[in-house]
Amino acid sequence: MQLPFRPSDSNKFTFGNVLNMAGSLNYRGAAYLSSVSALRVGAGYVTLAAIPPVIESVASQLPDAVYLPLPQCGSTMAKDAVQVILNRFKPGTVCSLGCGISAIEDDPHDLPFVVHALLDGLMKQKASLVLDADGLNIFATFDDKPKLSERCVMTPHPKELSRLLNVSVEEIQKNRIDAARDASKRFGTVVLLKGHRTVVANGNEFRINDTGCSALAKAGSGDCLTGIIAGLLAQKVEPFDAAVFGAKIHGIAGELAAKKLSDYGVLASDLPRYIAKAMLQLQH
Ligand SMILES: NC(=O)C1=CN([C@@H]2O[C@H](COP(=O)(O)OP(=O)(O)OC[C@H]3O[C@@H](n4cnc5c(N)ncnc54)[C@H](OP(=O)(O)O)[C@@H]3O)[C@@H](O)[C@H]2O)[C@@H](O)CC1
Ligand SMILES: Nc1ncnc2c1ncn2[C@@H]1O[C@H](COP(=O)(O)OP(=O)(O)O)[C@@H](O)[C@H]1O
Repeated sequence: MQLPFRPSDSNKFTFGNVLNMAGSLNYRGAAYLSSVSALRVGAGYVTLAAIPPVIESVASQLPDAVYLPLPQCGSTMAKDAVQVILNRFKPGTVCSLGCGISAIEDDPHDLPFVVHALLDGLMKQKASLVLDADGLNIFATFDDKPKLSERCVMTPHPKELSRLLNVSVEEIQKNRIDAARDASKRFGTVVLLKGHRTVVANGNEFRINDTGCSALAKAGSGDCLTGIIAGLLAQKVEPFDAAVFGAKIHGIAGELAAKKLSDYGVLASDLPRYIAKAMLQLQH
């Protein structure tokens, strides 16, 4: 697989625009990790759409992103966030939705409304989208699921896929390829089933990733993967290839980080630097 081409006669918009909808009061790191990873894999412009306390935290660590403050309800986005986001969306913008958007238990929140309306609105505009974490968990609860497209990549871990398919984690793990394939057919998207030997499937084909190590088994590492895939989509890599290549880059970053810091000591927040090193390795 080829790295996205970087012409000399380029500017930041040559390498795409990511609109990352992420974070909540309790999960601010997820917003940081997904945004910085999209930049490190080569996206030209990343906007984090999040509630103000998340932006305050992330902006102090990441001056490289652009910020879109969203109306807040309890610990996460309010209904009015939908219009703010859809107003910002332009054709060609790549979206990612779900990293750390969770509401705190018993917190009054509008999140199911927000997720449904965003998916409807973004699909109408033919957006490319990575759907992860609570984006997936909330999508799983809808009786009237918004229709997704082949430009979407869903990135469940086994438990998230069990919620989507309504089968046990054990059943999924027994036959990971069929589970990923079933989900991709059912939802009409690319599906990336996380874990050791990540599986990527679309309706017709599948790939098994052979990079990565136990250093990646640390909270927040999946948020980095979401950012990587969004960043590749922004650079015009096709969705299936972005998922396959994204898993490979994520795995190489984990391996390179483990060589320096050990399988034990790698943090998810170490990965973005090693994503850059993985790109360097793949470039040669
Ligand atoms: N720094 C931050 O801001 C971070 C923010 N994050 C954000 O937090 C949000 C919630 O994420 P989370 O990690 O709290 O819950 P989640 O992964 O759904 O686990 C819930 C239960 O699912 C299961 N389960 C999980 N993995 C499994 C597997 N591979 N295979 C099988 N089962 C598995 C396991 O259930 P058990 O097996 O214990 O019954 C577990 O207890 C999400 O939006 C995310 O983006 C995180 O990325 C962390 C860093
Ligand atoms: N033992 C492992 N070997 C290879 N990759 C792993 C391993 N454990 C976890 N990963 C990868 O790390 C990421 C974890 O994502 P996820 O489960 O969503 O965690 P989080 O929500 O905390 O970010 C996935 O990409 C998964 O494939």
